[in-house]
Amino acid sequence: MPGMNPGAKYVPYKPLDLPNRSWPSKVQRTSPIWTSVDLRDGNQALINPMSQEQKLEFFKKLVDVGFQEIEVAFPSASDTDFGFVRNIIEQGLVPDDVFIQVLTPAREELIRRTFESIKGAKNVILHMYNATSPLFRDVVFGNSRAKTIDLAVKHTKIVRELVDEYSKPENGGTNFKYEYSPETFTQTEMDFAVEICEAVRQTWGKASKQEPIIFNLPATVEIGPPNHYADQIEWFCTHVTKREEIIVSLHPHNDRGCAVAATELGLLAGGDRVEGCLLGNGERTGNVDIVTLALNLFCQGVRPGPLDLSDLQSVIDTVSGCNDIPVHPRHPYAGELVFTAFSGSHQDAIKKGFAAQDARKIKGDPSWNIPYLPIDPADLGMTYEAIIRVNSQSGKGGIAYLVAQALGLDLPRRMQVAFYQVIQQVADRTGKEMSSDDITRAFTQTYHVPSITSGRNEGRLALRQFKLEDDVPPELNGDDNLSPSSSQVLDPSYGAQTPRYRRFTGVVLRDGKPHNVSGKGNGPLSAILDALESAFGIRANIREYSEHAVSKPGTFSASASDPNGKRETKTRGQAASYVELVDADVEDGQGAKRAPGFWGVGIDVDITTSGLRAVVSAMSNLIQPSAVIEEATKAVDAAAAK
Ligand SMILES: CC(=O)SCCNC(=O)CCNC(=O)[C@H](O)C(C)(C)COP(=O)(O)OP(=O)(O)OC[C@H]1O[C@@H](n2cnc3c(N)ncnc32)[C@H](O)[C@@H]1OP(=O)(O)O
Ligand SMILES: CC(C)C(=O)C(=O)O
Ligand SMILES: [Mg+2]
Repeated sequence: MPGMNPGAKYVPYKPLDLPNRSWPSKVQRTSPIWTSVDLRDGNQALINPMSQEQKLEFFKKLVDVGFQEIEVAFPSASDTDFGFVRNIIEQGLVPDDVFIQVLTPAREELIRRTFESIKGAKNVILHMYNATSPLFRDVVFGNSRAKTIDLAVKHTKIVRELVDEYSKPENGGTNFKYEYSPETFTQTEMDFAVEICEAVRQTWGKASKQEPIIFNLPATVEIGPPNHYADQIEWFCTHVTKREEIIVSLHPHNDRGCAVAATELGLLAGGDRVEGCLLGNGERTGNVDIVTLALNLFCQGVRPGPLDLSDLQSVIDTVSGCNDIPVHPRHPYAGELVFTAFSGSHQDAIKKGFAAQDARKIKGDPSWNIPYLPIDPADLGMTYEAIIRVNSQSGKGGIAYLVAQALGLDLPRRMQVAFYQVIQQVADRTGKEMSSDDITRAFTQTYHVPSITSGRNEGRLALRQFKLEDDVPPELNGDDNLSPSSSQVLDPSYGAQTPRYRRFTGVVLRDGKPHNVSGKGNGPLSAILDALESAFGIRANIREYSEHAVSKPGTFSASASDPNGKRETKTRGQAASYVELVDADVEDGQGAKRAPGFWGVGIDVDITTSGLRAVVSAMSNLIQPSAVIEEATKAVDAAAAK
């Protein structure tokens, strides 16, 4: 390439002079007629064309999806294609409201064979083509313009006669439409394209508003930008006579990667109908992708006619299975990754978008407006699970979203940051993408939460039994037994001004060994902190505390031992408490520098118990910070090995 002059080799497309083109200011608000050519144009482009069984499976899916026009074969090409057409007719597999379409070249023996294939069908589109561009006239056929018209006219006459014959009740009474394609339309002089279509229409003779003739205008090879195709379509539509007796059909290929755009602009320019393939299979770079076109319309609020893509995965499975061609992970709408956000800022925006959407829904506004997601995956039968995936590019928002989805826990903002750091380190160590399950597992391990799905790491400390009793304030009984640390703690779970004290007694396991502990405080949390300090010599302060009702009942398993004799049922409402502890000695010695915090989570049907569990969970991490990442990584690795 370097040094080469492409201008000396490649001839650019010739722009049309269309000074008052109207398509650029139009907006598509209706659905075109959709025609699947998967079983013909798609099939002829496969390394191994489909077997009859595969064609049948594909045909059934096209019917399920709602196509009312299906080009089923090039019947004169092979026994497989011929036999397939016979089979679906004889087995009664073509619904009454579906037209099967069959393609034939303008060659008499092939036309006759094509008619034989459709005998007895209810509705048929007979589709004939011949190439019209100068290159094909000169090189392939050695025909002048006039001879090219003669070819089309002569064979349209044959089609006409055979249509009349096969329409007779004694011959099956088939209901026909005629479609003519000036193949290589986009490389054809526009005046000639109109001229040959006019000649075909005249020969056909029967076109009317009620029974229009179909002129299919293919970009057999995409040789120009989409605006050029639109200009050609508009030129054709405004120069052909009796436009109302014609269905203008678009048949774009994707050589320049612009087939979808070309079709969309071609529709603005006057197209009524689109021929294409599901997911864009077809000759070379493919036919235009009808899934993309239909869903582009759908998410502009336009129903794509009869097409129903609400089970997109089944469409993907059939198409990729029968064609033996995988769908690219980034294929519009259908790719495995197209609803997935890995990057932190995207995840954060999506999470906020869902929260705003929930708020809108409550007010009765169902509109979809989520950052980075132009369509609701649920409308395509997809779940939200894959939307947020976590790798080294991910941020706290996405991770918190996954925890909320999986466990119904709404982590406090600063805890999101702390857990994000855990996940980042685990992701670095394992070197892989963290699935939603991995994150749930890492979460329950790190914060010692007994989840039904991912089990529990009990932590270095575990609460076994406890009793909380009211105690008389010290100024009334002279009890100065409260330790300075716990009396300094503002117990957030208990009103600071409450004129009483709590006494906590219980059994706490440390590394599996039971210890009887007791302590006092101005609330349950400060009382247990006092007890832990007395028993193990660790002074800790609470920096942050919050709680909420768990929004996913049945997510957490019963605690190892219920201190108050209440066994949790799986579906009872549970409360989640979050505590951030700081080592009081470190905090005292830090001066202005902020001491590191250690988070813990407690879940219980009883809010006080969930707070106590959260303290024990945080304390477990505080007493051995180095174990936190190690254990989370081990849990993720162990699950991967299973
Ligand atoms: C753009 C498209 O997708 S068009 C559809 C293309 N699809 C296919 O070709 C798949 C099925 N085709 C086939 O199985 C075969 O090509 C057949 C059965 C149709 C014909 O096979 P053959 O008779 O062996 O001819 P072959 O395939 O070589 O076709 C070339 C001949 O057909 C002529 N021809 C090609 N297209 C057309 C046409 N639309 N109308 C009339 N004649 C045509 C060529 O000029 C050439 O004629 P020549 O032999 O006198 O030079
Ligand atoms: C047969 C015609 C319509 C065709 O497939 C094309 O030109 O691409
Ligand atoms: Mg084609």
